[in-house]
Amino acid sequence: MMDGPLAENDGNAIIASYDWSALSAELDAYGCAVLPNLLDPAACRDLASLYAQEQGFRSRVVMGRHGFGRGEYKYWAYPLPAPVQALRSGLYPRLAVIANRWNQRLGLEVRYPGTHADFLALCHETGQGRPTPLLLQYGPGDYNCLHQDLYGEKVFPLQVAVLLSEPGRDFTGGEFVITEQRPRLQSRAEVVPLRQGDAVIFAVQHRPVAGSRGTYRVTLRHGVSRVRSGHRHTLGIIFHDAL
Ligand SMILES: O=C(O)CCC(=O)C(=O)O
Ligand SMILES: [Fe+2]
Repeated sequence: MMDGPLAENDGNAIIASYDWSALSAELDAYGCAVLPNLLDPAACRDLASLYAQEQGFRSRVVMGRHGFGRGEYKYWAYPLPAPVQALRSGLYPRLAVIANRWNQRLGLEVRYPGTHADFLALCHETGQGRPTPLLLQYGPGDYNCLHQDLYGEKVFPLQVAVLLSEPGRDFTGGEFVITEQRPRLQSRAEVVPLRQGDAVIFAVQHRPVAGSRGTYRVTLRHGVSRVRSGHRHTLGIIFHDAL
């Protein structure tokens, strides 16, 4: 459907060009990390423009109808657009290394396979067969309540969101926000500054934190603050499929 700048191989080269040990350290320390310029402006525009099409999506969600916030999103159908498929399968192996290390630190037995195809096969075996990558669209006054993207018992613990619009030009407000709830302590918020094409990697639900008495687990949620003006589009890449 789209063979633009991010065909499968180019995607892998871009992904390989990041300093993954620095990104891993950042994810360990903060639960989120930014990949600057993952998509170029043309790829961002192409993907955002797909929102207006009927074709290629399996469902549309109007957030206000469910108490999720205000704004809307659409889940892609399989086969995913080429750039989305390339990012999902290309980012997964890097993130699986981190996810496995986190599970080891948390004393969890689950380990994630090295390829996304193998992980999806496990999802599909448990009935989680519907694609979860999504395109979100916000207008003035829209926002996304703090949430976790869980779609069944199979959960891949990291996910990615790519900002497709340019802050200050296409929209104002609409900051990406993460909160971290520590056991018996007050929550910590993190606002992630993103430019068009930047991606944020973040923990879906939990992550390990080193404390004075060993490793403990914090609970994360993410959302988007109110868009003050203009329009904002995001590509969401979730690695587990949905029931
Ligand atoms: O629009 C955003 O930046 C956040 C979207 C989101 O909730 C997600 O990608 O899971
Ligand atoms: Fe989300």
